[in-house]
Amino acid sequence: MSWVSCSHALAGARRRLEWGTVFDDYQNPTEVAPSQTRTAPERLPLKVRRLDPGLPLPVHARPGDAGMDLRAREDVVLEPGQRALIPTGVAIAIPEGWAGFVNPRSGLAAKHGITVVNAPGTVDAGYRGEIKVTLLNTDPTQTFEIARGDRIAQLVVQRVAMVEVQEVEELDQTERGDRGFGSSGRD
Ligand SMILES: O=c1ccn([C@H]2C[C@H](O)[C@@H](COP(=O)(O)OP(=O)(O)OP(=O)(O)O)O2)c(=O)[nH]1
Repeated sequence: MSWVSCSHALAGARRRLEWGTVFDDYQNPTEVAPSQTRTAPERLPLKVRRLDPGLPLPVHARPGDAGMDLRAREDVVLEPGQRALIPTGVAIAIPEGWAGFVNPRSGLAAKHGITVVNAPGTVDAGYRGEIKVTLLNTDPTQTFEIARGDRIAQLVVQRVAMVEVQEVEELDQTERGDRGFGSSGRD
């Protein structure tokens, strides 16, 4: 290798180190700015049982999406202010140390006022029943119709700590202390 090609190779290697590398679709390397540097995401195998084979599996629609869409197993009509417990046709086995969180979809919320009453609904690692979504129509006038197969919410799977509670007489001092509930003002 000549000195010129050697110095080019070194410069390229240094640039790659400085700029970091991400993987589009986890396969094609793409250079990005340092502020965007990240490593490939942790992969978590998740066993899913389809209780309704006519509905697709919940999957991340695009690389980088946090949630997997949950679909309605039944047609439902939500009158203004009405809520319903909607079956999704899937049961899952989340590994211990993780949990699923049923979150609203922002498009349904912004356009139609549709939210999840208990957002985020918590799906425990030990739960093997059908995942259900408690959807609420917050719109004061518009009825919202859900058809079987519609995407109604999204499931985000996250790590959770198994906490060991230790009772104490005093807690350590912090800058915030017991101030909360708007104590820092509005702006
Ligand atoms: O939006 C949700 C929330 C919960 N669940 C399922 C999974 C979860 O593991 C189980 C119990 O949920 P949670 O602990 O929130 O219910 P609870 O009202 O405290 O009932 P339980 O006494 O059964 O724990 O119900 C859903 O399918 N969707």
